[in-house]
Amino acid sequence: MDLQTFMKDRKKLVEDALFSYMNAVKAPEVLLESMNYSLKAGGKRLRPLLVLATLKSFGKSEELGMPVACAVEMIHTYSLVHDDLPSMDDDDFRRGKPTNHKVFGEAMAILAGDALLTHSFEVMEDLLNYDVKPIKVVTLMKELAKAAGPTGMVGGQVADMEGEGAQLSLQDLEYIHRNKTGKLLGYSIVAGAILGDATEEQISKLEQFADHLGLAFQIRDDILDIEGDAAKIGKPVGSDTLNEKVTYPSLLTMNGAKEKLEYHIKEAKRILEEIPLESDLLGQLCDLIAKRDH
Ligand SMILES: CC(C)=CCC/C(C)=C/COP(=O)(O)OP(=O)(O)O
Ligand SMILES: C=C(C)CCOP(=O)(O)OP(=O)(O)O
Repeated sequence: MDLQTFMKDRKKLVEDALFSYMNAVKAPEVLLESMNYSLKAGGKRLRPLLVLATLKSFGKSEELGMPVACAVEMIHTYSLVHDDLPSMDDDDFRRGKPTNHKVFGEAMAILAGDALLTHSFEVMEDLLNYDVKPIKVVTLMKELAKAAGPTGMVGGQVADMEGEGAQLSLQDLEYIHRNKTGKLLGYSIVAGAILGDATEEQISKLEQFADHLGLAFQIRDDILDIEGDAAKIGKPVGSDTLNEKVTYPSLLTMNGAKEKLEYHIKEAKRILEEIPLESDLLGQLCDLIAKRDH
């Protein structure tokens, strides 16, 4: 199947599902407005698409992946709302729009982020309505908590903050990116595989695949922060330099960063070839990530 068609169709399905989960929430109006503002601001919906593409690669109905796809996008959106706060990156634009705290104020942005995070676990419970066994639902929830929490994204964000202005090694930088960005991307793939009844061996290979994909995604992000077009990426370029962040180009030079990106994409595709899959969507996603302009 062609990736462009897949992404266009599924993006709409994911957004419909996301908004239908949100429409069912009874909460103070301003909180819902703030949560919806960031959820509806757009974004590539890459993590949900990874869940669905992996399920399809195992020949399973993608509908089954919708609760996980939406939960992951809610957690990703919360992380961006908090990442933009004055106490963190202090950014004014995200997804081409003023950041959440610029519109709703800092306190509401913090609470909207908290609400998106906690609500995501309630959304996961919907898996039971797709006849997923309770033990599998618990495993998927536990893995999500691990990927998003102190041993994953939050831990990576702390290492990122502590590394600002410091002299980091490539190993330090990889730790940050594996956790801050890689773990949630990896979870999206592994969750799709778990729902697709993948074997332990296939899951372990997909974890290695996701590791390379996550690092490649972040290297491209660092490159776009220098070479990207602000209108396309929906946020100003040069913020890493402004925040004195160590990046792949700053450590390895721009050419070195591009070589590293190529290496991780090549490795990801090599590992993918070792798993018999029913579609080439994940392989096509590698190419898309390597060349993305937003
Ligand atoms: C617990 C929290 C708040 C986690 C934030 C995770 C995350 C991936 C932030 C964006 O990273 P970035 O700052 O490298 O990207 P961008 O340039 O898009 O802000
Ligand atoms: C992890 C990073 C680098 C933050 C942005 O993630 P995305 O590039 O997936 O952001 P959206 O498309 O969801 O806005």
